[in-house]
Amino acid sequence: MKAVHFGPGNIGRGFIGLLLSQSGFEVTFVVRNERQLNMLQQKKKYIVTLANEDKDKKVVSNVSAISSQHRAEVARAIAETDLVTTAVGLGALKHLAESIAEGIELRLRFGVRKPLHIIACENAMDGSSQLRSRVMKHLSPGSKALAEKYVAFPNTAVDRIVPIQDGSDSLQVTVEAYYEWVIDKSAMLEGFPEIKGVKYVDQLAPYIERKLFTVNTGHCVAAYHGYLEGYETIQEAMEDEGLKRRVVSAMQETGRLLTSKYHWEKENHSTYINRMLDRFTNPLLSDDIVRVGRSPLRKLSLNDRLVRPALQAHGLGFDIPHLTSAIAAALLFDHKEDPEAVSLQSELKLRGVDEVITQVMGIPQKHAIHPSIVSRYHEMRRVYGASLRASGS
Ligand SMILES: NC(=O)c1ccc[n+]([C@@H]2O[C@H](COP(=O)([O-])OP(=O)(O)OC[C@H]3O[C@@H](n4cnc5c(N)ncnc54)[C@H](O)[C@@H]3O)[C@@H](O)[C@H]2O)c1
Ligand SMILES: O=P(O)(O)OC[C@@H](O)[C@@H](O)[C@H](O)[C@H](O)CO
Repeated sequence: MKAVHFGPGNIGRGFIGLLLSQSGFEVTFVVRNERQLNMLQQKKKYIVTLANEDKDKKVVSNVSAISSQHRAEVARAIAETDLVTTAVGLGALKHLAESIAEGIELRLRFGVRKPLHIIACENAMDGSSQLRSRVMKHLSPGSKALAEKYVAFPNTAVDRIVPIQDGSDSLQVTVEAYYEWVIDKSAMLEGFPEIKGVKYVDQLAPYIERKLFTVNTGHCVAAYHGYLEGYETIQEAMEDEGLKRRVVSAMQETGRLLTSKYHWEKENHSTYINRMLDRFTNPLLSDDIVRVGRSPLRKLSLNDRLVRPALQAHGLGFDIPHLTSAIAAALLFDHKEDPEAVSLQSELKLRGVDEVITQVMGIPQKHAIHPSIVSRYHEMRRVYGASLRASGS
């Protein structure tokens, strides 16, 4: 069994590559970073360390690597593989589409008619579907018809906290012990080789929403408030009892939405929230606030972890003061090394907060939560104004 994985970054090596290799897949990484490419090509293996008491180590061996610039080689690998996975960041999927389409074209030209599954392991409601629409645009009409039959793009939810790594070995990766990988079985073709440790479900929505609107909502609430308070890591921020309460309250607001929408037992969901909080406070990991808050434009978009649950909860008549506060805090994320934060701050200066809320979040001015966000934003600017780190806005 073969797998081609785009992006041997933290989650690519520390989660997807590891589980695929443990299931007997020969993994070929498609690599953009030259140093990582050379190291993977030389060593053909790397180590994953679990952030548990024993610091258990797993060796991922039998891996190979090709440069993302060598398009012919990438196409050949896709032509011969059973599975393609990605973990490059949602915004980078557009850069992979043409390469993947070339691989599908070549595969079909070689007469390969076995199923190919393409799974975008990004934090989004429908990462694989988004990739599918981009890939399909690059296929010829004949290949498109065949791809409908032989190529599937099941959506997925991937959960494992993998912080930015330090140390001299750029392949070694330390990950939390916890993980959950769920794939939408209803979008899969027959004969898919099973990945050990993956949960296959008929309906992904409850799983992906539970993950995105609990783990990722809570995580970014900690990051955006933590950033304003001057903390460097999520672990540090979560030691601040007042901040932790804001995180828990935001997770309770999304929890009220989820339990009502999916008719879950409230107690089970509270247990889930508490388990997630333990992950954020894991003393064996150190996770940078600016990693968790990265790409605020994506995180503030209509279908992501803040705005989507806020709108849905509001639609059901629930109060969402902590979600609106977190959205306002996200608007103040001005980390100058984050291109989206820089662009967000310049949009705010140029167009003003009303226009940004309308354009970036898709929340029109007449919507009831729009003025709540605006007033929380102005209030927070007054409170944190002097300490805002980069924009001086
Ligand atoms: N780190 C986590 O805790 C975590 C957990 C679950 C999901 N995710 C998701 O996984 C994805 C990756 O996150 P990460 O934390 O591993 O980030 P990362 O920056 O460590 O890894 C991204 C990798 O993608 C590579 N890349 C980018 N564009 C590429 C291209 N065009 N071709 C080939 N490679 C390319 C980068 O070089 C890098 O190696 C994101 O969508 C993230 O939301 C991350
Ligand atoms: O990767 P992002 O930018 O979508 O979100 C940052 C973190 O919340 C995220 O990477 C989590 O660590 C991860 O989703 C846990 O499974």
